[in-house]
Amino acid sequence: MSEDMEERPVSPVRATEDAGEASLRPQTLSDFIGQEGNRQNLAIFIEAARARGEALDHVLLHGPPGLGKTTLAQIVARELGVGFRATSGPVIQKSGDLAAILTNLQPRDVLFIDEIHRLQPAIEEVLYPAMEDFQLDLVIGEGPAARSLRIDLPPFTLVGATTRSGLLATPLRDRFGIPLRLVLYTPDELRVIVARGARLLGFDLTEDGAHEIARRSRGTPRIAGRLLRRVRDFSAVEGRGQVDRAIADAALTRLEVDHRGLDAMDRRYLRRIAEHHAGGPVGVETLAAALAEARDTLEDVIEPYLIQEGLILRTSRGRMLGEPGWRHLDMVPPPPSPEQTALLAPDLFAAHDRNPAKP
Ligand SMILES: Nc1ncnc2c1ncn2[C@@H]1O[C@H](COP(=O)(O)OP(=O)(O)OP(=O)(O)O)[C@@H](O)[C@H]1O
Ligand SMILES: [Mg+2]
Repeated sequence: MSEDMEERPVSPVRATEDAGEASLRPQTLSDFIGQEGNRQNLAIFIEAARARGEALDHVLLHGPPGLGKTTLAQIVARELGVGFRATSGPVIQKSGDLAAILTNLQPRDVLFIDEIHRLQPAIEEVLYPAMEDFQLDLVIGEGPAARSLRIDLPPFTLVGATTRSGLLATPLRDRFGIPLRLVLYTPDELRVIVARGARLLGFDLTEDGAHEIARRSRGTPRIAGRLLRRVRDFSAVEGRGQVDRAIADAALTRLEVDHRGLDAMDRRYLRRIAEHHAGGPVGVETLAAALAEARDTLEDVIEPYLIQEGLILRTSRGRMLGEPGWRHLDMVPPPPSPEQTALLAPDLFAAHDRNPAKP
């Protein structure tokens, strides 16, 4: 990912300036705002596991960066009243590394593996029997002298997190009894999160000030927390006491975050489709090359919010600019081509949604 991507105030990816976000992290399920269905399901499963005195079933958290995967993993351990051990896919280099972690767990502990889609295949193999039967199969020595050794593990809960569940091997994905998909937050949920953050940071933010920050946070609590801190700094420098909508707006405008939470990069992306492809469709690879960004960055970081807001549409033939996208650019769309008309026909869309495998 390029450096300026990380410096965007509206990037959902964790940046150095987010060091302070841990202090805003909700500690319990009841403090955790949003993701209502997931939260209710988790509460029930946790309660049941506690009552039986058993380890909770393995949990897979997937969704875009900054939506609370790590936060939820920690909350699960806390609510279960068990230990929390964290590692990540790329960190585990050898099967021995994983064996050392697994054999050190206490019964019912939570083992959190972040970026689980980046585990090496050989390590995944070790994980399968560990998840399924709480057993570790180790091969000791090499060649004809090699022996295999089976070790019993304490029952534990694996919580895996990934931004890309599509990249997980099916056998791995199937071993999670509780798969939870995190979705972008609504402006109302973010407003509550922002207001709570302001209280924790001890600064006076009006209701409409919180609303202004919320609707410019791209559905992402991490961005909301970051914008909140920037607004606080701005108001401190300006010597303002209470922060209202006007002050929040001035601070965010200075950061070049527009009224919808889009920044220069997003607008460049939208304008590219408008000006070079007459609104699309255009393949994501083509866009990535033109904008000098990795395809993954477009798909994980830029597009989720633009798609949710209808600014762009993901069709079988590539990205298209949606009507709100044209409006956001203050541009009038050209008359649609036959291809565009066909792609936008509602019945085709419905068929495509029901059976995404078919073009
Ligand atoms: N539901 C929520 N309520 C309040 N704050 C939240 C919520 N979810 C996340 N946050 C805040 O957003 C920050 C980022 O969340 P978190 O680190 O859990 O995201 P993540 O999904 O693990 O991101 P990544 O994919 O980058 O690892 C947290 O430190 C916390 O301050
Ligand atoms: Mg995380």
